[in-house]
Amino acid sequence: MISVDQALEQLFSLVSPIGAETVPLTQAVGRVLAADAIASRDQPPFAASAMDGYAVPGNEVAVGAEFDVIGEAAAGHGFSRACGPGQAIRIFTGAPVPQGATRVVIQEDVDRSGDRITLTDRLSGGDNIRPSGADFCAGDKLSAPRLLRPSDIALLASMNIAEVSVARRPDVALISTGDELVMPGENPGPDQIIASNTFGLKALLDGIGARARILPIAGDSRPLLEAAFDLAKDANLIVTIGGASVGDHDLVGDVAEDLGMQRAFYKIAMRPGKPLMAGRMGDAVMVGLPGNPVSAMVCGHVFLAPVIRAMLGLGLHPSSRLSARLAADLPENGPREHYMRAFVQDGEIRAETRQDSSLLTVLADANALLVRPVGDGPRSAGESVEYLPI
Ligand SMILES: Nc1nc2c(c(=O)[nH]1)N[C@H]1C(S)=C(S)[C@@H](COP(=O)(O)OP(=O)(O)OC[C@H]3O[C@@H](n4cnc5c(N)ncnc54)[C@H](O)[C@@H]3O)O[C@H]1N2
Ligand code: MOO
Repeated sequence: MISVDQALEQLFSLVSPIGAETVPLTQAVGRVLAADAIASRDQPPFAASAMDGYAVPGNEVAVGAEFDVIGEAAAGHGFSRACGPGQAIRIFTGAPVPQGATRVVIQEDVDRSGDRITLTDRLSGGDNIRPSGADFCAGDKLSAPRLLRPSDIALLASMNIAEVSVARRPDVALISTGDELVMPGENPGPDQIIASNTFGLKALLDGIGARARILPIAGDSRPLLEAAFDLAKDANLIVTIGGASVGDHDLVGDVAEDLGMQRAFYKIAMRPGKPLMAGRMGDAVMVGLPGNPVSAMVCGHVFLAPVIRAMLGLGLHPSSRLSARLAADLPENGPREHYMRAFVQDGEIRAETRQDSSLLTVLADANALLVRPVGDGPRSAGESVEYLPI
């Protein structure tokens, strides 16, 4: 059995780039920028007023100073002439500051009578002018790769960029295997249960930028599995669920290999998730997940999410971990890296009492996978441990 780290490294070595596409800005949030976005203009493109008030020559500002108001500058409508000595321009936030004016006195600091203003003794400081290019200049860039957040979208729009090049969304084919499974909403027979793993994994992978397809359930027979693999053949990542263990009906590995899958590994020192397999199938990465629902989801967080991020060009990194203090003692760990379902709150983490890998209610209650390294000794309450937020 190989370690979790070795398995992840081997998975990364199977990943190839999946290319880019151009999308309108309105569809770019959550996507990964694939090429640098470069500003073609300065923002603001002119020195702009930061306040509503009066633009004046700054060297004349003093308590009691008087100015003649000779015109107005509003956002979108500048004042075309210059501001001379003893003159003021009525100005509003966002308007270009006229030539000759070097300070905006806010209107609260001014007494106005007709077209004449007097600066009061409330005079506040600052020139209230945003210099041209204060936010960004032509040639400044947002560098790829970058997962685009709402604030990035606002910045790109401000840069006058209407469409961006983003990494294609990895096409993921999700195949549930097993005669016992029916789809949610169907009527299960007496020996049947509902396929849940494909739904949880689709939610997980779509949420980080993939486009996951739930294929029809493949029963436990070669022809049905072959048909499912055929539907999956254009995918970037093919994920099977179940049929990975040693039982007589666990056919996934054999069928995949007969169809050309070059196996990279099978079985890892991990709990849950031991019977994980992976390899290359044509141009796709193939991952065979164990069927137990919690095992499938844990493997989704630990392996599939980093593979998707790698395909998106976000680098080859394990899912990030945080630390918290143990709320209660834990016994020593065995020979497999254990991802315990746990709940973290206010910097303290508590492992759930029941850790069976079939219990989705426990997983739903958890917000963390507490990571126990291989052979980790007993741990006491208060010690720091690592976890994956989920
Ligand atoms: N003799 C041994 N038996 C088992 C071993 C072992 O080492 N020796 N490993 C156990 C471990 S650990 C796991 S995990 C499971 C993995 O088995 P499979 O990957 O072959 O999965 P299945 O047997 O097909 O299913 C296991 C369990 O999960 C349910 N299942 C499967 N697919 C789905 C789905 N899409 N949605 C919801 N539930 C699903 C299935 O009905 C089973 O109850 O093997 C142990 N056995
Ligand atoms: O590895 Mo199994 O995934 O322990 O439940």
